[in-house]
Amino acid sequence: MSAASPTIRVAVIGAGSWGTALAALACKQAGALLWARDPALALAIQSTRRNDRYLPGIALPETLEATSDFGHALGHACADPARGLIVLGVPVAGLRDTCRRLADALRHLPHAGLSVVWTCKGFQPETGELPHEIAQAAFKDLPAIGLGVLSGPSFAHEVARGLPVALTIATRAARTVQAVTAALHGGSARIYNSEDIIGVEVGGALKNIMAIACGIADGLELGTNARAALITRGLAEMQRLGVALGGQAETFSGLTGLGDLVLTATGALSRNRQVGLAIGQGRRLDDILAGGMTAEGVRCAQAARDLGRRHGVDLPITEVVCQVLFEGLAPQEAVTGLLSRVARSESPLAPR
Ligand SMILES: NC(=O)C1=CN([C@@H]2O[C@H](COP(=O)(O)OP(=O)(O)OC[C@H]3O[C@@H](n4cnc5c(N)ncnc54)[C@H](O)[C@@H]3O)[C@@H](O)[C@H]2O)C=CC1
Ligand SMILES: O=C(CO)COP(=O)(O)O
Repeated sequence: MSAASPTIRVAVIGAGSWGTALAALACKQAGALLWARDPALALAIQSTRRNDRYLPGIALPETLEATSDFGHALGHACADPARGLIVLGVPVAGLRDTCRRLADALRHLPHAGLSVVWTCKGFQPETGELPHEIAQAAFKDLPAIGLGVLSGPSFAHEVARGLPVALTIATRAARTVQAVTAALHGGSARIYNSEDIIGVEVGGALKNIMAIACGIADGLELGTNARAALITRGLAEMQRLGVALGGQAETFSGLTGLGDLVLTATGALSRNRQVGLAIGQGRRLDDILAGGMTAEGVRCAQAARDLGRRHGVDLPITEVVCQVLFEGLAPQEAVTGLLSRVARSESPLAPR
């Protein structure tokens, strides 16, 4: 597929760290407009080409445009909707409202052939819904719009600095693969595609919980053997739940499974790992999150545990992460509990 298409028109909704980084990536080969809900932030990005609130110290491309006018951002993508791409850079907590607002506005704009992709990683805490269930419900009467999830191992700070990255777009819509590839593939980014939306989303959600577990182990200074064991058995857990929910086992060996798990469980930039590290070092969860840090693994761990129970899937690491985060289990006791479980087959899909 051709790497660059100067006519792709990208609107990124949400000027947090990931939305801003993706807009910076897109504007190298597409027309990209970044929407911030805070007018002061939009103005600052537009005038300084920096987003010091979310990506301090990083110079953004001169061609990046920002606005706080929602209609203006959508109009940018819908001016030629068959070449339009809307990227949602909001967390799971904001996905339903954002999708509904978007769908309401798009009904009144030309949108045939438009693509909308979300980038959040997690489950909806109260319902256990995956992001695609939320998006599909919001766009159910707009079938001319292609929907997909963009995921993979990608720290926003590295992407915004132009460092190499590989991502996966999972969708059933060929035009959405084309739009995302035309907007992002080439230069520093490689875009792969997949049809396994469920597998991609479950990988993105569960790897955050595993990163918290690895952070806890590293905070307790349990060593690199323990970290390797947690990553490997964490991957088995991700695959078990993913397959039970309808995903494909092989997806978990890819970028959005193993790739993102390794990055997040070991990379110093991971906020989920940082939460785990701080817990392992004896800090309280409320204090760690007091600054408003986005750590999706904390927000969705209980929903993941509930889903596992509902589907009869054994999720021992998720279980102890919930107990440590929300039920006062001491991290050291959690480790003892994990180690004292009965011996079992290593196969990820073996029955309990
Ligand atoms: N930062 C990263 O390296 C990456 C993050 N992600 C995912 O992207 C999503 C967003 O994360 P970040 O950009 O890192 O978070 P962030 O905390 O840097 O920014 C969040 C953005 O969403 C907006 N927002 C928050 N709650 C909202 C709501 N209820 N309604 C509308 N907008 C809302 C905020 O104003 C802000 O612009 C998360 O699900 C995260 O897992 C995915 C890949 C990489
Ligand atoms: O999803 C991410 C990397 O792919 C970002 O991880 P954190 O949310 O833990 O920072």
